[in-house]
Amino acid sequence: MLIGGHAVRGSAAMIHAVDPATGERLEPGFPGATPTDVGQACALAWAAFPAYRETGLEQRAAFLETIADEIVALGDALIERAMRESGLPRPRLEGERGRTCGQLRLFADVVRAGHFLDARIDPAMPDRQPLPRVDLRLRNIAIGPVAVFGASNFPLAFSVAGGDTASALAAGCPVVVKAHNAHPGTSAMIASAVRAAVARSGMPEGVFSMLYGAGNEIGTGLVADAHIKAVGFTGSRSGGLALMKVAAERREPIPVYAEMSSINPVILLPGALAARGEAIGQGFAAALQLGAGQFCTNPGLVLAIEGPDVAAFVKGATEGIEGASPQTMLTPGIHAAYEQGVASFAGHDGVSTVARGAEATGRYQASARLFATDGDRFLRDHALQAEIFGSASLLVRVKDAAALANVLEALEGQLTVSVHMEDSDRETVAQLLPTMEIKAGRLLVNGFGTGVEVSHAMVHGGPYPATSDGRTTSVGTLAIRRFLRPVCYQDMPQPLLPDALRDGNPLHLWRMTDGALSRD
Ligand SMILES: NC(=O)C1=CN([C@@H]2O[C@H](COP(=O)(O)OP(=O)(O)OC[C@H]3O[C@@H](n4cnc5c(N)ncnc54)[C@H](OP(=O)(O)O)[C@@H]3O)[C@@H](O)[C@H]2O)C=CC1
Ligand SMILES: O=C(O)CCC(=O)C(=O)O
Repeated sequence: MLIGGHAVRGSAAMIHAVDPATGERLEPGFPGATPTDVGQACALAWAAFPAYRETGLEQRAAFLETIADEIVALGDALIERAMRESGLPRPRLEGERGRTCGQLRLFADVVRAGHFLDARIDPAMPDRQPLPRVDLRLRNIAIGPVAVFGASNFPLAFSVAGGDTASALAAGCPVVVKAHNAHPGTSAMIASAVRAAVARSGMPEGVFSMLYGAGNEIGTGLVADAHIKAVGFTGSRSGGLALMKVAAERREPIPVYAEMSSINPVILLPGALAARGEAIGQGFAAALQLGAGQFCTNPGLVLAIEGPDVAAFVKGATEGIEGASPQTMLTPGIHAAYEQGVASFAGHDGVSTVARGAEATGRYQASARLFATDGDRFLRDHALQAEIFGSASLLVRVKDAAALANVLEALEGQLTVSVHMEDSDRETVAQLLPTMEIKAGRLLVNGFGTGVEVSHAMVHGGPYPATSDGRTTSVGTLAIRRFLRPVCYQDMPQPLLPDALRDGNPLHLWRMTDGALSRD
């Protein structure tokens, strides 16, 4: 583990990764943290907070870039270990390393630009009638130390130095990570890279810690610790809800940004089905099986208006599913949950199995499934909205556009909604669009939600249960907002103001002065 600048051997139960391709228990084991370790890491984070949140923009940006450099310097050993711990193939993990470093560097640019400070100045108007106006200046400050839960399905990009950590550090928040038990060795390597970057950049040691813990005690203790001021989480709905409860019951409740479950509806409209139904089916099958379906953006629900061309979609999807090999899932637990989910759909009255991938041969391998039902049945049974984490999807045939709108209306919150359309479908899309906006954080045309771009306009969020707070995103530069809070300075003398708000604009920021943006 890493507690501040110190590599520490835990003294609680040992955690071993399992190679899901072979079932082999991987050495070394990583002993878990005790509640005392949690307290120490959080206290160090709190001690680092005053200095870290006021680091210069250039210094903080360089720190984020140094973390990326140190991760690259880990070399191939990182990829080898992550492959063994996750069962994910090399190209996927090399891509994920690129994304992890890319998002650290993107947040460095965000820090340098300084827009996240949202500096605003309403100058005093002493002669205003009937009352004078005071001088008001606003900037965002960091919220405080953040607890980050590494996700199992992205051992690099959503884990120890993933998007939550990058955005929290960019905001000026120290981070304490609860490593995911599925990839403790990968986590140790990344933590060592962050530790080296902390030392090289001269940051306070408590700016970053990482703890192991099996069972719920360490995660719960971390969220309950009074020094922690926000939480970033990607995982199951039950895990996210449990942590939200802990956070809400604290003496000082704190925000939990949990990304939990989404089935990402894909709407197939008649014009698109007539023009290219089979190709859409093929594209769908590829998206469904990407990464063994272990993406929260996986297309778990397909809504199609009944008609002769739905068969073309089914043909393309079936070929794509039946022609694919089974894939190894991330952990024995995730594999078991998938098998249980598909068994429950397969045995469900009124649900048929349309396509099934080749039989699995490996212990933790899974084969894809496409199930089908009708709109009335789907509306009657809420259980059919449950996420099956993996390559399983449910095709819901509805009789017309009105029935389609009813099904959409009945859905829970989502990360994405995709619509496949031609010009002839435009009227239907216009009618569905307001509901799509209410239901999801990202609306796609003629695409699938997998493969999230890390950029300025990305929203990887959505109403509950997609996330615990649909006002924000966990991917893209807007993610920094989760860890900021505005402070207004009224009639504060110039020497006491932060540089971001001083007259003369010493940081050369874009600032809003009396409602107008300028760098004056
Ligand atoms: N929508 C999505 O993006 C994802 C969904 N999932 C879903 O989650 C299932 C399990 O996968 P997994 O990744 O392990 O996700 P979990 O939600 O089970 O675990 C994620 C992290 O949260 C911790 N945690 C979970 N529950 C609690 C709790 N009650 N109190 C304190 N800490 C808790 C875990 O620690 P510990 O293990 O030590 O308890 C782990 O570190 C999958 O089968 C899938 O259904 C998974 C990944 C992504
Ligand atoms: O597809 C992506 O890039 C992100 C998906 C994600 O956030 C997840 O699966 O947890």
